[in-house]
Amino acid sequence: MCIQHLARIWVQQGAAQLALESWRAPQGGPPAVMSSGDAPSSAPSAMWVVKEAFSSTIAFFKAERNFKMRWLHDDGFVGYSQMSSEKSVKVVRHRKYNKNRDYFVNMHQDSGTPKGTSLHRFNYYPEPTRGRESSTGFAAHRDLTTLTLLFSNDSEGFQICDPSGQWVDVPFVPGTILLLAGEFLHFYSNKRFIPVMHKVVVPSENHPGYRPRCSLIYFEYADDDTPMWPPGDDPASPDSPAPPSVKELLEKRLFKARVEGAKYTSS
Ligand SMILES: O=C(O)CCC(=O)C(=O)O
Ligand SMILES: [Fe+2]
Repeated sequence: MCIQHLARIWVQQGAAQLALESWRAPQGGPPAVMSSGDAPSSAPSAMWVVKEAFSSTIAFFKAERNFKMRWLHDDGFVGYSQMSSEKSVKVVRHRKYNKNRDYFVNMHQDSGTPKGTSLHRFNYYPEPTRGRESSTGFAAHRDLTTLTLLFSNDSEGFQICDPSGQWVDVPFVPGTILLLAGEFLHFYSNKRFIPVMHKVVVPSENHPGYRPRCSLIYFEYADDDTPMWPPGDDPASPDSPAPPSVKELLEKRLFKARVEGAKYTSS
């Protein structure tokens, strides 16, 4: 069975809505890709506004206990709530560890702390494509994460590759967050969850209703030293040496993206 896991969370009220409002504020365009973590400048800048939005989002996940979830492909994955505070990645049932629920949670101890790699990113795709139908805004990839939470404004362009290999648009639905399964989840769920291949297409300026895309993304990674897959489960070869750690593989991907001059940073 090949199901790519993409879910949508319906946000009720709270800071996440605030974040959605805040990120409409920047004018003139922050860099196309940025990460949080810099010190704020003396005057509030567009970047600072965006970072405020990130904080609001994190606060939301720490505080909110009642957001609704509905899975587009429902096979019983309970999901994720209060993610940084209680590190509650519930459910993942690896065949070797299914008797110990804490096993998976324990691999996310650094999440939400300065030591952790989990990060927010604000992506902004300001320029419409001129003279062509559309162009690539973010190249096709899968996230290395456990889970990725994707907020966006009311814009088109986010696409996932369905199991038959067709790219399909994921429509914007107000007040929702998309939840994507990442590669780490794939390996540690005994390959039950298929990481979603996704990309962003920037439509042409003539596209009806064109609006520049802004997305606010939370990438939840397992702790840096965690093996990317359970030792002995190497996807390429069962005989290969120890799996890379989450950090090693992430750095390798980032390096590759830079070397290739790709328009994206691998997540
Ligand atoms: O900006 C988006 O909507 C998606 C970007 C993305 O897939 C990523 O940053 O990993
Ligand atoms: Fe991504």
